[in-house]
Amino acid sequence: MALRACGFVIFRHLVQKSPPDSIEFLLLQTSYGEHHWTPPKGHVDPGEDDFTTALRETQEEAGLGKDHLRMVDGFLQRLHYQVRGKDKEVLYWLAELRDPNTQVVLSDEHQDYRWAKLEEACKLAKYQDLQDTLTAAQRYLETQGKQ
Ligand SMILES: Nc1nc2c(ncn2[C@@H]2O[C@H](COP(=O)(O)OP(=O)(O)OP(=O)(O)OP(=O)(O)OC[C@H]3O[C@@H](n4cnc5c(=O)[nH]c(N)nc54)[C@H](O)[C@@H]3O)[C@@H](O)[C@H]2O)c(=O)[nH]1
Repeated sequence: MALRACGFVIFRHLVQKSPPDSIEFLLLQTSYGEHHWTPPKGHVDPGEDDFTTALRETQEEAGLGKDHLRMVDGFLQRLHYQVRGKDKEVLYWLAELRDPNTQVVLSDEHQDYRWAKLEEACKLAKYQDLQDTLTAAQRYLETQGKQ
């Protein structure tokens, strides 16, 4: 069976700046393996629904719970890649950190985090599919802001 993980692309709005510079994305760096950077996400437990997984993993990995976040409707990205020869699907919803000053609290799974504007976020997230996801999130937010 394919591996499956779910999480959130989390962003914060810096009020003193105007778009696109006002948007920063949260990326976490693993403390294991290649020390790669991704948004908070993790494996779906047996019997768990995807959205619950995304919330649970975000709480566990970044210390951010439902009350810290404002969900952005209509955005869901599906990534497909291979991990050690097995297909993996990753679902990312989009959410804003309500209070941009809220502290991120890491678990043992991560050694660092960064709030990064799109260009830096794409450099950290070296995978093309994750870069595309972050770019899509930025465009989605900019389009929403114009309505
Ligand atoms: N010691 C050790 N332990 C590990 C390792 N590995 C796992 N653990 C354990 O697993 C637990 C984590 O459990 P959860 O948090 O529930 O799951 P996930 O969040 O799903 O976390 P993963 O790290 O399993 O999965 P990915 O992030 O998907 O990375 C897997 C590979 O895929 C590539 N890759 C990553 N992102 C992208 C992308 O966006 N696009 C593309 N194209 N490729 C991408 C990249 O090459 C990467 O190496 C940890 O506590 C460890 O115990 C490891 O290497 N050494």
